[in-house]
Amino acid sequence: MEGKAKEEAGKGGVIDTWLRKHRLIYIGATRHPFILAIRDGTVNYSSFKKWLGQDYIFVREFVAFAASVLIKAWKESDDSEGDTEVILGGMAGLHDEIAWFKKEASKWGVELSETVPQKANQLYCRFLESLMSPEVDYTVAITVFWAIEAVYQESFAHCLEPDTNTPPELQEVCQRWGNDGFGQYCHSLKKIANRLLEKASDDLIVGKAGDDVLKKAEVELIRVLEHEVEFWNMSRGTA
Ligand SMILES: Cc1ncc(CO)c(N)n1
Repeated sequence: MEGKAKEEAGKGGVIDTWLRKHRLIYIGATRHPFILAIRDGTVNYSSFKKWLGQDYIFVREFVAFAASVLIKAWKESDDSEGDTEVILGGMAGLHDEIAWFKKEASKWGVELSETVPQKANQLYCRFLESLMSPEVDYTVAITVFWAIEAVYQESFAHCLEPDTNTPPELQEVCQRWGNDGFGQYCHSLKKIANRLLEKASDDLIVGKAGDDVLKKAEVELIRVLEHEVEFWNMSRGTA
């Protein structure tokens, strides 16, 4: 590693550099009023139920996206780094998550079979679908994958910090994404993304095709954050 990539790795990697650069939108996605309302106990339960039904639809789409990332990892990396295991572990988590959504929906009286995706959800799912294409680079896809998981991890972990008023009946929801194991999984995804982004940055220095990949990864990362904000807005009923 050398030049720009080395510099960035020294500061914590390409991703942290981008998060500093796009800090406001990152805060917007991870400290959204919907999350802050859970955290201070003022959440409106009809918003919560709306989020639950919509997120179930999103997660089903996300499973397909995860499968596409797994295929890219298998094709594009020699897997000496164990990328496919990390992604497969994430998919096992999604399998549990779907069962959990069904259980939670029946607990809250949300009828999943009658839930229709709202506009923000449709747009987010369409965005994911566009990234499932084999033309999309593994580096771009894994950066997006990390970002989607990391927003939930950061958001819900915030509700579990000491001195918060998260209602007891929502603690389990927050645990789902806010627990340490999920945090470590996100860290593993971030390491993979940083490794590939730094490689793309090195390729740039030696005049290969890294530039597009780096630019596209940054653009799509910002799009994820925007979609996440819209998703929370939709749940709160402000979109
Ligand atoms: C909208 C949304 N973003 C991220 C996640 C994390 O998996 C999720 N379940 N839903």
